[in-house]
Amino acid sequence: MTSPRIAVTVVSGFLGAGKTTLLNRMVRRAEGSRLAVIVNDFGELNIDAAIVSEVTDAVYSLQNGCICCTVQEDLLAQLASLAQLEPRLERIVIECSGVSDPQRIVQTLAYPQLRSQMQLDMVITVVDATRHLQLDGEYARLARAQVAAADLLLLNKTDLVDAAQLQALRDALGARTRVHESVQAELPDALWLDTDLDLEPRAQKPLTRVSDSDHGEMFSSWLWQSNAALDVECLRGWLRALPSDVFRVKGLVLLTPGSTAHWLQHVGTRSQFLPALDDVRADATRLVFIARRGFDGWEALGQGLEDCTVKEVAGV
Ligand SMILES: Nc1nc2c(ncn2[C@@H]2O[C@H](COP(=O)(O)OP(=O)(O)OP(=O)(O)O)[C@@H](O)[C@H]2O)c(=O)[nH]1
Repeated sequence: MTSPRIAVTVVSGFLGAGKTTLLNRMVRRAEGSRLAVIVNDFGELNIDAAIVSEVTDAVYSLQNGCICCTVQEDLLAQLASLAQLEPRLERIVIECSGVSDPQRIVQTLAYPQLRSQMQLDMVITVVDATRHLQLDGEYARLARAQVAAADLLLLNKTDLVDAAQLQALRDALGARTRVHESVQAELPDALWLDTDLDLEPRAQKPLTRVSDSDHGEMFSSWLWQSNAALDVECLRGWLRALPSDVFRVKGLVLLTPGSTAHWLQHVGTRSQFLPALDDVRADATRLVFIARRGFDGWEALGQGLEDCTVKEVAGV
């Protein structure tokens, strides 16, 4: 008897839309089932893998590139090896980096060596209700490509917009696809675990041309590291003054007093600090930045961060 094919769910969406928040929920909901997740961060560190590994061990990371461009071969190899695991996996969830076009991942799943082993269940695109309509140029085109590839759109962060803004977003997105509104990427199980959903055939979904180059080239990324702890109020002020060309900041930061480790998440004008679990390796601050192509303000940003560092006496 042949084994059933592994269901694959692809989670897509622009930088900071709420993909990792959704992934964490999925992992918790699927507890007890054979589920593995693949996460792809565009920057030099795979922050998402570290965050998701706080809730599951079955995390595989593809790093330092866009999953649909430079690391596509790695994705193929990773999927082929997951297909061999015994007992057989029931589901794989792939979280694309915020710079990826999920349609290219869908194409990867159609490769002959994978087709007999796994089957695309659905592409879920998470849309940041606060920022989707503010994107411009090639960034707006990329966000539209992510929407166009979706079987289900999750309109997330609805707690941060009013009814008129939400309606404007719905009008702009059109009504072609199933849409669900969410706060903190709350998604009913029936919408992603029920594999008998009547989905639009994939072949009818257009491939959108976003850019002639690889998506990674639309963005520049930068890593800042320090062994010193940072003063949180100084850091908050620095974040408030970030140029709008910086789309995303995330990573682990040591804060005074006591050099306690926190996850910093910054999207647009909003920042969040969450204490990291004790077993997260936290011997230094490591922050990844993603900005528009050609952004050249890194030196000034680095100086601002240096100015927030505090040399703490060990053990204090
Ligand atoms: N207010 C609010 N914040 C949210 C919501 N969903 C997610 N966030 C916050 O938005 C930030 C980014 O969320 P992530 O889940 O990391 O976003 P992401 O799409 O994985 O980000 P990248 O992988 O960097 O592209 C975090 O600080 C989340 O806590 C929401 O519905 N409302």
